[in-house]
Amino acid sequence: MYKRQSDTKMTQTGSTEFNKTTTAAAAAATCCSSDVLLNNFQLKKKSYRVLLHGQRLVWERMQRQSKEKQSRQNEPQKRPLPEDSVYEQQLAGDGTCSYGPHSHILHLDDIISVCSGDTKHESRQPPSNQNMHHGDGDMKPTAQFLTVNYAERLSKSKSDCNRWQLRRITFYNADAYIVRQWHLQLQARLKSSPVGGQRVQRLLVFINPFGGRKAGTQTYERLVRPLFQLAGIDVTCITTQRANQIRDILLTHDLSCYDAVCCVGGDGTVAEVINGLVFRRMRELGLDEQRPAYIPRPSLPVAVIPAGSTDTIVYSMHGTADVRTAAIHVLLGQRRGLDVCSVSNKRTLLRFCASVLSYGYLGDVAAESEQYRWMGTRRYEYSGIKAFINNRGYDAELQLLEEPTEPETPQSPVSVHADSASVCYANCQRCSIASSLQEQRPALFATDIERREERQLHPDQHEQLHPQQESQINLPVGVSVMSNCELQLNTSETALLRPRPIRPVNLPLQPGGSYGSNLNLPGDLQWKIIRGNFFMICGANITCACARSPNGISRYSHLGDGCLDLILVRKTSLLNNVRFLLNTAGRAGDIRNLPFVEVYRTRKFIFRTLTAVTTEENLSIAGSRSPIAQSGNDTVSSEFSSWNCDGEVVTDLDITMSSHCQLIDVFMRGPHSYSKPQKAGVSAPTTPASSSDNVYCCCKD
Ligand SMILES: Nc1ncnc2c1ncn2[C@@H]1O[C@H](COP(=O)(O)OP(=O)(O)OP(=O)(O)O)[C@@H](O)[C@H]1O
Repeated sequence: MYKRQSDTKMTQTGSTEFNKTTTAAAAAATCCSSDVLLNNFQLKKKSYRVLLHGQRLVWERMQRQSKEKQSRQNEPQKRPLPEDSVYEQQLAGDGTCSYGPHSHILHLDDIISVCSGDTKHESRQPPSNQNMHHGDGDMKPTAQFLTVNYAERLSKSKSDCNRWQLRRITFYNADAYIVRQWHLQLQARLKSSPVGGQRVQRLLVFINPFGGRKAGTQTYERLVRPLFQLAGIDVTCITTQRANQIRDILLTHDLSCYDAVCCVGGDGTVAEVINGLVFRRMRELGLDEQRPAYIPRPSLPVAVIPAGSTDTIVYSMHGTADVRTAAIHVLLGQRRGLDVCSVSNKRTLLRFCASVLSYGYLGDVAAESEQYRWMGTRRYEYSGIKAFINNRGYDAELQLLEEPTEPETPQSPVSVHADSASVCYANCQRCSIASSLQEQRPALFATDIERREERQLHPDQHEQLHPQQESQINLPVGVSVMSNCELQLNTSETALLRPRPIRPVNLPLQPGGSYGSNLNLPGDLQWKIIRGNFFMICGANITCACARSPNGISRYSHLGDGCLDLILVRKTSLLNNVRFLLNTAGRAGDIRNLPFVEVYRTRKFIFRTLTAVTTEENLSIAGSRSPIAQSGNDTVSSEFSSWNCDGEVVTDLDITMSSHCQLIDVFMRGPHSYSKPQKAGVSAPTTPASSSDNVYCCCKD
């Protein structure tokens, strides 16, 4: 029990404390019904007034009376706020709260942990090392120091605005009861906040000691483990002994005691985790792994710590491959759904792809570079040059259903649609709409169209559907959702869920080498058939950005909108190939401006080699039947390339790639766009793009 509450002000929103500036009703509407805690603390031997208000921790320097007068005379605009109203909220016209002009504001979503101690040093120890006697029960508290560990995003420049760093601030108060009260309040609010409830407590970590510069273990021990300790996460760590071991463990072991699975490695390691979790879920549900009726969502979220050669998945998620940033996002606990693509041949599902599936140039690089792994990251440069010079173009046919783009309307702002050119940032509106629809729609909804297509293609192989499923499938998508869930979909939403027509079984093929043909179908949707000779073909699930290509090969791909970008690079001249590579490497270039590059947004595409088109029997030259294909290039003929799937080699030549909207939850907020730091004297939150400052759409050009 608390013996004293001296100097502490616990008020209800709308009480006299705040009625000076706001009406009770307005305050309740704006600030929820949360308690307010207000005390004086010392920070680096200076007096500060500290306020815990809803989901915000605010502190501001207290100024002495004499200085106050002085500054009032000299700089009237820097007038200190009067006693007791320093942090009084001022209700802005738009309903948001603002604080004093020199306040430091920290959102609880950005707090990693709170610790108290008898000394400053003790209060900075991870929770497990702390002596608990000063915080619990009825014992007399002794701790006078309170340390708040939090994350802050650095916004240095356009190219460096996504790194996060760990910061801490230690408050001192001579009254240990006040310190205890603050400690308990902060912990309670952290736990009760929506993001706080998602924070990881028990984590299964896989370390790939083989990827990248073979520094996975050191990276984890030096940079990641101390952060996990600070957040009090209980970690079980497994260092892999061989390729595909992660997948095997995830498929067979009991995972009920973990909140999340974390991998320390490159894209191949992330892909192993995703494949392991999705195939595990399919087994749990008794689905046919070769031809599943639908693709289920795994229950465990995935954390990714980069320790590979390119780390495009992590870079696309956070806008940087900084290890600490990735670890901090795990601690903060905020999750977003990440699209995952299934890759199958005509007979079976092969594997899942999280970043890019690429044929031609990048496929050759993947196949070639495996032999030179001893070179480290240099192997990509060496194999890249070799594959570039040897590339004579590959004949192929692609079939796809292009996602429609809409004209701008009041209901569908340009940022959602007309916009094959919107960038996916934190709080992305396009992905949010896809996410909310994903949550509301029936489980079978995600795959009904695919099943319909499959049944057209293979009527004999397809099993009978339940009548209820049939009715869902036969209805147009928007109508089905409205009638089942009583949703009112606006134009933006219906466009994301637009029904797609069935792929015709016997497509009338155009003479070889044509640049593309459309099959007329009802409505504004058309199956497109494209044939040609290609330098490279890419199905990009995400931007595929990395340190060498900061915008990625597919700059406008979204992390969770259920679509993929099909990039076709025609074989032209060597010079044009160089132009293409330079465009992908720089920040300024846009490959879509190149006349020999075509980009299509779709949910699915089908690839065949032209040889396979003429010889249907020869559809799979070297099929990979196992869920995760073995590395190694079995394709002997230079007429064909291989597929590069998340850095691993797949050798099948009849490939279908389908996107599954937000199939996996990952710890991320998404990259941020650069905004110039505000001028001195203007109050700005320490973490401007905190999850809860969800006040703007980041879908910008
Ligand atoms: N102990 C191990 N020994 C050998 N191979 C391993 C081991 N653990 C994992 N692997 C395999 O190593 C391969 C490469 O790993 P990873 O993709 O993480 O690194 P990378 O290729 O250097 O990085 P990136 O894919 O980002 O370029 C993966 O296919 C993975 O299955």
